[in-house]
Formats: sequence, C-alpha cells, structure tokens
Amino acid sequence: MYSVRITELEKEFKNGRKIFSGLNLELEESSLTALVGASGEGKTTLLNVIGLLDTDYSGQVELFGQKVNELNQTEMARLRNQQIGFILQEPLLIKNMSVRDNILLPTVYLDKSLRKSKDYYLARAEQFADQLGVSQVFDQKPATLSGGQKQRVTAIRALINDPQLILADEPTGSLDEENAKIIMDLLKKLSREGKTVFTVTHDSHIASQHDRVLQLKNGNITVKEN
Ligand SMILES: Nc1ncnc2c1ncn2[C@@H]1O[C@H](COP(=O)(O)OP(=O)(O)OP(=O)(O)O)[C@@H](O)[C@H]1O
Repeated sequence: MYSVRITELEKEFKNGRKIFSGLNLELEESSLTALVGASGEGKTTLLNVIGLLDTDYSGQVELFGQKVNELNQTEMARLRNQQIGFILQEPLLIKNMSVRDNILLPTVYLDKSLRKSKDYYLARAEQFADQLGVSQVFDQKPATLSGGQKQRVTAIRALINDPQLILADEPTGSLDEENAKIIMDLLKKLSREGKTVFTVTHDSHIASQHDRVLQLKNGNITVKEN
C-alpha cells in the first residue's frame, strides 16, 4: 500500500521558472526514505506538494489512495492535519504559549469525531518527551529553550495527532550530533511502527541511515546507490 504516489509532476512558478520534469515518486507504508539533491533542485517544493501546502502543479498526486485534485479545501485541510506531520528545520513555535500548549495545539483542530480527551494527548506528549529528553521544559516558553530542545519539541508537536506520513525537511540541520541522533532514532522507530517517513537532507551520514536514498536531479528522482 502506498502512502504517496506521484506521477508526471511538473511545476511552473508564476515567474516562469519551471522545476520537475515528469517526476514520479512512490512511498510505501512503513518506509524510511531520504531525499538528497543540490540546492535549488526543488526538494522543499516537493515536500510542499506532498504535504498539500502547494497544489499549483500538473501531474497527479495520490495520498493514501486518494487523488489530491479531487479533494476540496476542507478535505485537504483535514487530511493535512490528521495524516501529515511536518518536522521542519526552523522550529516554528508560538512564542507566548508554553511548550505543553504548543505541542497540544494541532489536537485542537482535529475533527470532533476523532478527537480524544486532553489527558490522552497529554499522556502521549509526555511519553514522547520522555523518549526525547524534554519533559522538564513543558511549562517553559519556547524562547527559553536551546535549538536542540526546540527541534525535539517541534517533532513532538508534528506527531501528536499520530500522522501516517511524516515529512521532515532537514530535521537535523542545525543540531549537534547527539540531538541529530535522537531525532534520527525517532524517525527510524516511527517507520518500524508503520509510518511513512520522508526526509530531505544535505547530510550524507543522515541519508545513509534511511532504508532508501533518492536523489533529485534535473527535475527527476533516481535511486542513489550507497
Ligand atoms: N515562489 C517561487 N517563485 C519562483 N521560483 C521559486 C519559488 N520558490 C522556489 N523557487 C525556485 O524553485 C527552485 C526549487 O526551490 P526549493 O526551495 O524547492 O529547492 P531546494 O532543493 O529545497 O533547495 P535548498 O536545498 O536550497 O533548500 C529554486 O530554484 C527556487 O529558486
């Protein structure tokens, strides 16, 4: 079963710049895939297409067997919030909210029919926090955290709704070795538990820890031999 299936993707920006030349990509359930490629090849744009943040392209994108272009805005927002977790290089945490409230924020937007109790999410957040070593910062504001702590908190927020698909854009980019390992171990564990993990990275050591390494070059994807 594929979580992501892209066929013949092409994109033209408003200024006429074209990227992707009939790009195809398939990501299976329970897979751990890295995407490498030179700066400007379109890695972030591809993540935005998969993450439903960019719908202005030609070609077909299917997520969990559903054709994205057949979804309306509400269905798309629902799919994004419930099934996709974004872990970004720049942790975007809300300044005047505690770490705990930042982590719980995505649960507020869940459909009522799917939402579990606040205690359930809190327990889930605490379990991840234990695993990632950030339990002690729950009452703090993001500004008081180190870069590595912010990154780990952002990862927990991305996972709180138990998304099937995890999109990580340079998730270890600004981290020291120890923090990078913590995030990488988490991504590995999630894929073993059945999640689909897709990581964009410049770091060949990080890429090599994935089950499959893909390369984006000249608008197309090829499998990179290790
Ligand atoms: N809104 C836009 N309008 C025009 N061109 C754009 C726009 N956004 C991105 N681009 C161009 O599209 C190309 C792909 O950008 P993208 O950020 O996806 O690349 P990338 O591979 O993620 O690069 P990096 O590794 O530096 O983050 C780049 O050449 C960029 O300049």
